[in-house]
Amino acid sequence: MKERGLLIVLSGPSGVGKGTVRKAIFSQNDTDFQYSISMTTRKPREGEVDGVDYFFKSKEEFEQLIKEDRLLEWAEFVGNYYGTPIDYVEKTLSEGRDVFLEIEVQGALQVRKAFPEGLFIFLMPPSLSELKNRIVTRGTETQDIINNRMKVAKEEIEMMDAYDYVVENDHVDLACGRIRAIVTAEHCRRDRIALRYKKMLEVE
Ligand SMILES: Nc1nc2c(ncn2[C@@H]2O[C@H](COP(=O)(O)OP(=O)(O)O)[C@@H](O)[C@H]2O)c(=O)[nH]1
Ligand SMILES: Nc1ncnc2c1ncn2[C@@H]1O[C@H](COP(=O)(O)OP(=O)(O)O)[C@@H](O)[C@H]1O
Repeated sequence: MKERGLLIVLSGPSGVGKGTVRKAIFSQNDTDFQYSISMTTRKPREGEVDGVDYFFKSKEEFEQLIKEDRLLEWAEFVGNYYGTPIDYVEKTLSEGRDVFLEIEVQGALQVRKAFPEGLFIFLMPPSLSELKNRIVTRGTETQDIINNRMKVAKEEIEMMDAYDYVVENDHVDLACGRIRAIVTAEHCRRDRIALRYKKMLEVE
């Protein structure tokens, strides 16, 4: 049987730069983990493509997926549903490939329960004022949504304890480098590879 891949979860408060860091990681040619495209009921933003950025669904379609247990996790975030299709994650892990999720904090906590052996990374803003600055300069949200997201962000930062690693997103390139280093280190952990080497010694 093939060794299962590693489930990598990147989470953190809205506006910290999860999407930006994730895109930067996947723009590097030597990235060998697979991005799991999420489903959402949020309307596409300008330039977003269905099946690339998200699978865009109606509320009814999304609720049907929940009913059919087709999501590994899901959350309602600032008025919209977001969720991870379970089939892709299971299939990819069973092929021995690593899967990368970029999701908000409520969803990450659900994944932790289902996959305690996953690798959970919390992306941290340099400061709260810088976080607000990023949400404002992105310019995709109204003032009401910004205030709501800041309130949620403070609660989210308090959930940092549930993660294995905390990465500061001061500069995108530095944050990417830290995440890649963490994944590399995780693959070298003795408890993860002990079984493989035991098998190797039995064969030889
Ligand atoms: N729980 C969960 N959160 C998700 C999923 N996909 C995206 N998100 C998170 O939903 C939040 C809102 O995403 P989005 O509307 O694209 O805005 P932005 O990431 O803040 O620009 C972000 O924190 C995403 O990381 C998912 O499948 N499950
Ligand atoms: N390291 C960084 N330094 C400065 N700005 C950043 C950095 N990372 C992300 N940003 C900016 O912050 C805003 C929010 O980033 P985004 O990736 O949409 O966050 P999230 O996916 O966590 O909600 C964007 O305008 C993005 O360009």
